[in-house]
Amino acid sequence: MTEHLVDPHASRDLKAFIAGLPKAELHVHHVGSASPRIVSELAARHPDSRVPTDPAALVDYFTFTDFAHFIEVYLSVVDLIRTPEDVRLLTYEVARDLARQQVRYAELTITPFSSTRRGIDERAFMDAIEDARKSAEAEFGTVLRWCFDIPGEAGLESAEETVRLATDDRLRPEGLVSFGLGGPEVGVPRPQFKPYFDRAIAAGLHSVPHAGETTGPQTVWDALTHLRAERIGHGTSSARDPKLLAHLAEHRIPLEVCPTSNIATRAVTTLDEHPIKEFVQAGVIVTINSDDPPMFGTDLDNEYAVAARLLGLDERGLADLAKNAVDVSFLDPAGKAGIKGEIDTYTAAWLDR
Ligand SMILES: O=C(O)c1cccc(C(=O)CC[C@H]2O[C@@H](n3cnc4c(=O)[nH]cnc43)[C@H](O)[C@@H]2O)c1
Ligand SMILES: [Zn+2]
Repeated sequence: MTEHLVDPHASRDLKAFIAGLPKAELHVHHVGSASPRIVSELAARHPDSRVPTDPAALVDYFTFTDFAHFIEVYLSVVDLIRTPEDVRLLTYEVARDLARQQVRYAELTITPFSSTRRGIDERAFMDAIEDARKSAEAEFGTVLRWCFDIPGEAGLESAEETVRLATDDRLRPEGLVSFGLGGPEVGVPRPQFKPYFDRAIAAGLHSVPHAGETTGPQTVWDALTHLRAERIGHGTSSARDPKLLAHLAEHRIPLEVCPTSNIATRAVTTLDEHPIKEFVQAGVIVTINSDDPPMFGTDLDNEYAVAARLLGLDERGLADLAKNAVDVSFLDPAGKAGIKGEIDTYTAAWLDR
């Protein structure tokens, strides 16, 4: 985890505005959101793990040389999640951290294959995440929904298991709204997953694969044409293809932008080189997300501060970004109207203070 990448350029006022701004987060991973406290607590339970038990030592442990190294570290944290209680604790604590940032709604990406293949019973896994989701909504007021994603590098076996868990009415959790594809993109072509996305979409789930994070624009095209993506995770390389940018803008297909993630995994070299401004200038809808916040030394508030700097946004611009995420989420219309009303009320009061 690189030192908290707090954007030093954001003004104190804007940071204060962001801290109180009601938000929605659409691209944030379950295990990747485990706080240093949770990770160190779980590592202490499993001395055989190579994950440090000292939160301070995690800073170096969460510093990545490249995307493959990030996945290697990510999986070492996955290995710490060994019981349904671990799953419940993690999920509830992630919701607490989201609520602290005024996140009213989040679509949390979960990789059930990675847990069931490590021996967690599938029914117990579903019960654990649903129990945490209902507790978090009751106690924090934060509404969680699930995205189940295929860890693509694990191949078609993982795709079959993931779509079975997502579409079997005896197992499918009430909070499940979307179906994704994560993990390394290099050597994992998207078209092979078409049959599994077809089954998920037929079951009423929304398609939101990662694409264009560590590979070129063709991966984004493939996600659109073969996987019928409604949103694209990252889509960073889209900036290299003007026709793709125009297509995303024309068909109002949002990019789930995770600026600090792209720096931490070396997908983008520096924040000033991040293509988010090109996306906005091309008319593409962007949402701001933290991806794996503790691993990347960031949080959603910091990602909004980064976006404010890169896009030159004031309070109204930040409020519009927050409303973008609500608009393109899979929350029900009444829920969307409620959060957008909160955003407008908060912003008006802030500007009138
Ligand atoms: O669980 C396994 O057995 C397994 C075997 C082979 C490969 C994998 C994975 O690649 C798991 C990747 C895991 O990473 C999640 N994730 C979190 N952040 C990102 C990101 O920015 N880009 C791509 N993937 C990401 C993803 O949801 C997967 O669960 C697992
Ligand atoms: Zn991601």
